[in-house]
Amino acid sequence: MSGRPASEYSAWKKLQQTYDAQHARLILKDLFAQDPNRFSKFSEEYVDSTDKNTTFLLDYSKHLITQPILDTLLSLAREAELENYRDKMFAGEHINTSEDRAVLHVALRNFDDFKIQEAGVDEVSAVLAHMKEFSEAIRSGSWKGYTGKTINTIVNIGIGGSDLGPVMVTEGLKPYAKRDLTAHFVSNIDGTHIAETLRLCDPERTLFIIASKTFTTQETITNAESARDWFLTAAKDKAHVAKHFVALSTNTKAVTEFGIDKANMFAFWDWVGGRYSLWSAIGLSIAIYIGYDNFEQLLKGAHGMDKHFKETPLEKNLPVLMAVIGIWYNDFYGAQTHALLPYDQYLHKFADYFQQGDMESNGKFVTKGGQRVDYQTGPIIWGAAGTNGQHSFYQLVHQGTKLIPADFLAPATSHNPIANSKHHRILLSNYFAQPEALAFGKTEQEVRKELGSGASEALVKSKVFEGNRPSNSILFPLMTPRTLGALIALYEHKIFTQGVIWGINSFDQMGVELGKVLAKNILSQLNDPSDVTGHDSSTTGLIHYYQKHRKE
Ligand SMILES: O=P(O)(O)OC[C@H]1O[C@@H](O)[C@H](O)[C@@H](O)[C@@H]1O
Repeated sequence: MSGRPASEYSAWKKLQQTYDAQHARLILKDLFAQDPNRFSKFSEEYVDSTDKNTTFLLDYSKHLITQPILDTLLSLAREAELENYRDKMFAGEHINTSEDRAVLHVALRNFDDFKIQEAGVDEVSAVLAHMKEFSEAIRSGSWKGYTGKTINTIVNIGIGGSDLGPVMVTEGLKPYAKRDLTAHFVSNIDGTHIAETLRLCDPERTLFIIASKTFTTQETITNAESARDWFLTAAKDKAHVAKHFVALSTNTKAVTEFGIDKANMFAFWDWVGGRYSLWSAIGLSIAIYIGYDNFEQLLKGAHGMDKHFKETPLEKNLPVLMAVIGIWYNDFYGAQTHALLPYDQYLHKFADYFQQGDMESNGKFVTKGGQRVDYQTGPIIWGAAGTNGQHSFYQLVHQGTKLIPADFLAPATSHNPIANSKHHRILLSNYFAQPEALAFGKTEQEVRKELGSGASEALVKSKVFEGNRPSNSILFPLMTPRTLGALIALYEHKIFTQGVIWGINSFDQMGVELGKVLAKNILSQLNDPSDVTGHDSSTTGLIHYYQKHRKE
């Protein structure tokens, strides 16, 4: 994050030379055959320093690396002053330079451990106490709606970071949920999203949580207004809004103007980036759904990983290892994407969550110093929960023409051990098999032997798996709030590390602005064809076609 282009570092140049000279010889089958200790050398068990039950294994042995390559990748991190920038982040320095802000999501889960100086940090525990009190009131039923009934449905209205984190974590930790409470999430401006959700709600028993850092986001405010109109159709009296609407925001003025009582606002601070905000008041839906104590465990799990990232030498620092290995593929092998493949149905939103986390953070083509980079930055993040992907896109991962590094994640124990864990054993057999198949493939010789003589050449070739496709495997005992917290923080710090090396600002999101501005202008031109001015012929043609065919 020094803003220096990564390609200027001597380690970068050395990596390029190493890639050119060695990549044809970096064959996983050979690397494993040459070193029986490869797994123990290239795997690491994480154990939370204050809770030994929060643990997972990271196996990074199925990567196209050798110890010297890994050493050079770590030298690259050192040359980019990773440790210095990491310490600056934890110290509250304004490393988000374009917005002149600190980056302190780590302060939200700190519990007075690290000393962090920044306005607002001393207010974190009071907001957590407010969240605890409020979530307990909803869960216990002491908070009543306008007709005296308890709340049985919460609707979080937010988008981007004010939606994806709460969605992913409430899904991820569903086994800990209060099952007589339903949580819905409305994000899209498409009226269908709010309309279909409201069909499932009873105005007397629904709490709307309006989640927006800025409280100006068009989608969220429009959805919130429609929810309020729907509520008032039943409740009639505006005074009842106070019992059914709360806000999570940094913008007190806009919240009170909307009609939400200041007492029902949960604050956070400009040093919490949207995509890093689930740890803040934005996590209120999580705290209500799984209970405050579990929410606190989630924060503690993340704090444990913060400590690991801050204090562990780079050689054993898991987010750093994942980051530098990612750079090896992204910048030297030319891999364009990175797949997140959790073998845990509860984590079915994990990839969606990190699409924003990673792509909004590191999808930047200029350095902090304003130079156009001459290398690739953030990868395209995608994925789905296993084994569904195996029956759809894995064909391309195994035999396509692209290199797709992937992370496989799984719990050793399922929350649903039905049929004596038969399902889970089958699931895990796939979790173990896929990285093995990707890495070691199936040779032509093996295929020939299997098919016997007489098989056509074309058939033989089509059944070959070249292998040598890299992956991480992450295995944890059970998906607990604390483990999920640690895993999310693991990826957050991986993203941070890569951003530092690429010299970009991982904490702004200028790239989302242009479309918003153009949409605002177009919105004012949608009524009449003669209003449509100032566009290219394609955009004009599309709007005219819409105007001809709409029925409103
Ligand atoms: O929480 P807010 O202010 O409504 O913002 C929601 C989202 O808005 C988007 O425009 C930003 O790109 C995201 O980073 C952000 O999370």
